Amino acid sequence: MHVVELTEPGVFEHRERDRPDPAADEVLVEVRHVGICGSDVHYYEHGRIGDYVVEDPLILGHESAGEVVAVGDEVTGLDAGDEVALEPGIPCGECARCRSGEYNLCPDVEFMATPPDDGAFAEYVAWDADFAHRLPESVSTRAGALCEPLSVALHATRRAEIGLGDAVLVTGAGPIGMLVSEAVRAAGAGSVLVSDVVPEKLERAEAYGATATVNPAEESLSAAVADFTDGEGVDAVIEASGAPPAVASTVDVVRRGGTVLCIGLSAEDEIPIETNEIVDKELDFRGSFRFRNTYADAVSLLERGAVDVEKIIDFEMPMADLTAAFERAREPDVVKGMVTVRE
Ligand SMILES: NC(=O)c1ccc[n+]([C@@H]2O[C@H](COP(=O)([O-])OP(=O)(O)OC[C@H]3O[C@@H](n4cnc5c(N)ncnc54)[C@H](O)[C@@H]3O)[C@@H](O)[C@H]2O)c1
Ligand SMILES: C[C@@H](O)[C@H](N)C(=O)O
Repeated sequence: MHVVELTEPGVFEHRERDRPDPAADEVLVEVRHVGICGSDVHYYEHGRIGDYVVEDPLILGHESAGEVVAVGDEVTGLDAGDEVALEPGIPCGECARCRSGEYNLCPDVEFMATPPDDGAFAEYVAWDADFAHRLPESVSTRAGALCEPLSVALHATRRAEIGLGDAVLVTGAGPIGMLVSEAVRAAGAGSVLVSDVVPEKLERAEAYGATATVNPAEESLSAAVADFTDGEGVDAVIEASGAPPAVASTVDVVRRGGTVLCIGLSAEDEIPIETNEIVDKELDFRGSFRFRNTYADAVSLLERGAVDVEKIIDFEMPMADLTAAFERAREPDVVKGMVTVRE
């Protein structure tokens, strides 16, 4: 089968590998669509993310969906011809976190496109059937691939305990922030203020249903939030930029008794935060890592039209042009690039 390997920073090589045979509990999936994530671009540019270093040729891509073409002997509930979204992390199933149900926190998870585990820029992937989620006819494999970033957004929305009518600030209008805005509205948020420092992203956020937007490089975030909430502060801030000034400002702009939920990962190891504000305002200050038990709900939201993920896609290119696709994905106003492995 045809695959694309990252062999060194900035270099993709198109190669042939043996088509995998599905194990008894696996399905063999002919890949259709793979979204390009910021972490894929980071590996492409730098060959590493923190301690995860690309030492051997690595297949990138972890936002994927395709068609089942074969099933292992023990697989029930999926058949050849079914279209599926692939949940990219396979946890060990044995550790304390897995047994508690918090399988996204499994220290031994094998996550697609995270060295040394290959991803989905390949004609075929053999994948644990429990992590292959069937797509109904009305949900395309293009949208199915985006169940992955949507899952990040759904998990964060749950962790933030967004309630009916809540006023929410989402910092960062990249794909994650855009999908968080969708997810919190689906959860019943009353109003969503989105911040970003790139004007084109704010225009997209507005078109995408943000109640209001603010560019903190041009105006005061605190003043904008005060305006937005009659001086009260937002019920929740969902931080989806990883930008130190945005992270630091979260505790200022949330209301007393509110929630700060951090998704963004920063290039900085340390970001100064006024911790007295966390105490004095009695804040819930939380992180959100990947996702658990979100795919079925992501698929259901897509099927019901409660969220729309395809509108964040800026361009679609074939896997044959993967280098060009990644170069385009690096442009600052691009939100999401989609790669077609097979139509
Ligand atoms: N916790 C998780 O499981 C998880 C999963 C996926 C992504 N992430 C992280 O979440 C963040 C968002 O992911 P993404 O793919 O949307 O990234 P992205 O880089 O595409 O988007 C980040 C956005 O933040 C904006 N930004 C920069 N400075 C800002 C500021 N001061 N205020 C407001 N916005 C600002 C950027 O212009 C950009 O539009 C990244 O840090 C990523 O590493 C975390
Ligand atoms: C969750 C996923 O999208 C993220 N890029 C990660 O590797 O953790």
